[in-house]
Amino acid sequence: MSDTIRPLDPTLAHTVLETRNLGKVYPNGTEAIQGISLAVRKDDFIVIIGSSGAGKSTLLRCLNRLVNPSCGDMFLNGEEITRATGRQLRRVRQQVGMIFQQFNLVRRLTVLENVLVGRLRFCTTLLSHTGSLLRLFSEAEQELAFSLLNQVGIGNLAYQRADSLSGGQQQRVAIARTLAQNPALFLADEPIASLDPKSSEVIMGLLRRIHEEQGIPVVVNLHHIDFARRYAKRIIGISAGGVVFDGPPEALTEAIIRDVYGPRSNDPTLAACA
Ligand SMILES: Nc1ncnc2c1ncn2[C@@H]1O[C@H](COP(=O)(O)OP(=O)(O)OP(=O)(O)O)[C@@H](O)[C@H]1O
Repeated sequence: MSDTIRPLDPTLAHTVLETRNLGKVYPNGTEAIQGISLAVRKDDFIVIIGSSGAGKSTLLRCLNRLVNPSCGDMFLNGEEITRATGRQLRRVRQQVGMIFQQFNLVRRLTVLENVLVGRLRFCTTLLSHTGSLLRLFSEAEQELAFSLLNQVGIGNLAYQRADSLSGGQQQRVAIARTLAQNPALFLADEPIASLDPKSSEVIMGLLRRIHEEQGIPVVVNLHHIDFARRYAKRIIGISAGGVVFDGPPEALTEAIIRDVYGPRSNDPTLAACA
């Protein structure tokens, strides 16, 4: 970090995560994001929109360091994490929880065990363990996992195998598993892209409720402008790897949508799914 770059004071600005001039160039030369400077505050529920290939996933994956940025700086609660490795990197991934389009559950485990994995998800010996996982966790941890499942409305499915659940139910398990990490920031990469409209409403409503009730900032990548408008407190529009809009849903005009999506903004599917 250069002498001139200082993180915002997180206690004053309520900034949980900050990026300065973040950029990512993949080994094949693709410049996926460039010059992204943004602050995610404690009271943010952000939806990132942009056309396919705009750089949304790359940005989100940089935020929990699943992808290593090529340039720029990142701070989590005031601590520089741009080049974190080892223990510091594991701490970043514990503090910045993430759910995905494909849920990423351990299919052969029960719902309850999947949530408990959230407590130990970076422990490789656990993932090769063959007996009942429940023995590895204290009663208090199992109670916590149950209460998280009740919170997301599927306590009754605790002992079912994860792969016997519907997509919407699996995404709820993924949310409970992420909450079990006790994250400071919750990321969701296209969490409703594989779901029907009704399940999509449930998942977006759940993320928003978790944000409101637990005070966890949330950043969601979405394709659907309609969902972005209805659930976001703040929308960030990405085009060709850069931020072209950052503001409240009310400020997202049709002209700005054209800026974000370019010629594809006339594609009716972009605003569909109501
Ligand atoms: N691992 C990779 N190696 C090389 N190029 C990549 C890699 N991942 C993404 N890209 C490229 O980086 C650019 C941004 O991709 P990214 O997946 O971040 O966009 P996106 O907005 O999330 O797209 P989508 O909505 O289709 O998921 C694209 O040109 C993509 O082809």
